[in-house]
Amino acid sequence: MSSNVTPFSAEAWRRNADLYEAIRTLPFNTELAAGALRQDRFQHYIVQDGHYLADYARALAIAAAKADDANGIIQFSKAATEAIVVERALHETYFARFGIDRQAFEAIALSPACHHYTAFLLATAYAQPYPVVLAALLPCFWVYGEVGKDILANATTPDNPYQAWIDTYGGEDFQAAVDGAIATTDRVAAGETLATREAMHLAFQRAMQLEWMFWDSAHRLEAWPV
Ligand SMILES: Cc1ncc(C[n+]2csc(CCO)c2C)c(N)n1
Repeated sequence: MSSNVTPFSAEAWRRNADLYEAIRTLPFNTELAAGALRQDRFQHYIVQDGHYLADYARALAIAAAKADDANGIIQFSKAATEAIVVERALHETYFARFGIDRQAFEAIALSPACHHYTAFLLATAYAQPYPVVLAALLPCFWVYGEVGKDILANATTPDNPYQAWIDTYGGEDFQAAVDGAIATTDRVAAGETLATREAMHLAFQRAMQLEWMFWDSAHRLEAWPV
């Protein structure tokens, strides 16, 4: 069934090539690569990312529960664990550096963009079928894999204060998780109807737009207007 159909991921990336380019060239990412990103902007990002990772882990656990085979259960429950491990590592490195303890972190509200992204992911995970859940989760892996590789290639500044972040997402371990998420999404999509594949494309695009908004919001130090 899958042999005569373009893989979902190839089609999704093609449809969103301009959006990816807009993400890759965001001031947040170019400044991060140059080691020139203002600390308050990175701090805003990393605190929001701590909140994001906790909810993303929940969405992954729901994907694990909805998986159509045992490999999927293992793949997404492992990824849920990994998201929490990364969240805790952030606390030990960057939060410690910025003097933010767990209580202070918990007291900082989700920004509008972070709230929008996590609410979208959780609503999709709870309410939508497995293929659409996978499509909503995929940009988180894939965009970070691509941006991570791009930043690693351009991060030539010695003593970049954000090197630990760059190494996490630019590394080969992370790329293996990206490849696995793409492979499962493509396998599942190949057995679906055109209508479901279009629902997957909508979810994929929305998540990708929210990735752009997440970085942009950190650069603007976004807060609630009221
Ligand atoms: C806004 C935002 N989007 C994506 C990631 C990357 N990411 C977070 S959890 C996970 C999978 C398991 O570790 C991946 C790839 C991030 N950190 N923050």
